[in-house]
Amino acid sequence: MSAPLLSIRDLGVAYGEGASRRFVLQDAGFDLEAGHVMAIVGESGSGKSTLVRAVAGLTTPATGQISFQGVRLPALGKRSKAMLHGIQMVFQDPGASLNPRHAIRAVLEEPLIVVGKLDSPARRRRVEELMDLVHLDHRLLDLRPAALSGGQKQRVAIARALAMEPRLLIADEALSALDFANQDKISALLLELKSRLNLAMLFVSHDMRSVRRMADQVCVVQNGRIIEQGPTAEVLYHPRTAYTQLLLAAALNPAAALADARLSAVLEAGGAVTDEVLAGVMEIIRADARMPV
Ligand SMILES: Nc1ncnc2c1ncn2[C@@H]1O[C@H](COP(=O)(O)OP(=O)(O)OP(=O)(O)O)[C@@H](O)[C@H]1O
Repeated sequence: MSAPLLSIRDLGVAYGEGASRRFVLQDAGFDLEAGHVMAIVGESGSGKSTLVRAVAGLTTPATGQISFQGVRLPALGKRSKAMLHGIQMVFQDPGASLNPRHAIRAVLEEPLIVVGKLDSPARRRRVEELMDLVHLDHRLLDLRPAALSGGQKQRVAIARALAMEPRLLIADEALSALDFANQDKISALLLELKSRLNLAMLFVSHDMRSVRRMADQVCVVQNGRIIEQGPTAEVLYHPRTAYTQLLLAAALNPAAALADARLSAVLEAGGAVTDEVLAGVMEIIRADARMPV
């Protein structure tokens, strides 16, 4: 069998120096096949972004290894062009990730100039192709990002990432800043691109609805460790851990959202999610279930 597109083993990331050095990700490992979507879910501060930023080379791991297309990835500065181009990222806030002074045409042309393979007319055609891929009207090319809606801006951010012809797209909360209708449209677009371009994705999300829709696999992160992973249906419908059950419950009802907030507060205060904390949180949910409606 051929090697997976992305393979992560024993990955650990630490922040801080000396006595304040702290591992925020430990022993993380999984494989992702070409054309597959892996959702990364977990509480705020659990280490989801740290994990995907390490894959993108934006954070240097303290331990472990990341292999991409069968080759072990070095630190960012030592990555080949093919490695850099092969992994692209889309962030939460499309407004902040697009240069406000540039028209959309320049935003999309910039990565093509960096790659340096195409002359000016070919770049023009490629920019239009990229707009077609994300279903945006060519007339938007002459506008600046501020003139676009949130959904349109996120489409441009996706098109810019696709300019490098990546094999892996990392979407870190890429739907979170969008309204409900746009979340659906952009997740539909990502799914279309996945099958059209055989694109693999790491999809970081708080939203179980889009996870269910988008992901082939789910990986659950708690306190910097992957505590559960498997096919989406298995993890979402037969969660093995109380933590995953809570995450799912939090997505479904407001009392659980309260419990979710309680957990976040514990984590933000530097505490650990012990069985005792979980029991307290489950009590909030049970109490809510006993309330007359
Ligand atoms: N550059 C940094 N320096 C020090 N600590 C950091 C840094 N980046 C993240 N952390 C800490 O690492 C932990 C994991 O953060 P991370 O952003 O990966 O979590 P997350 O699950 O993506 O959270 P969210 O869902 O809120 O984005 C947190 O405790 C965070 O405060």
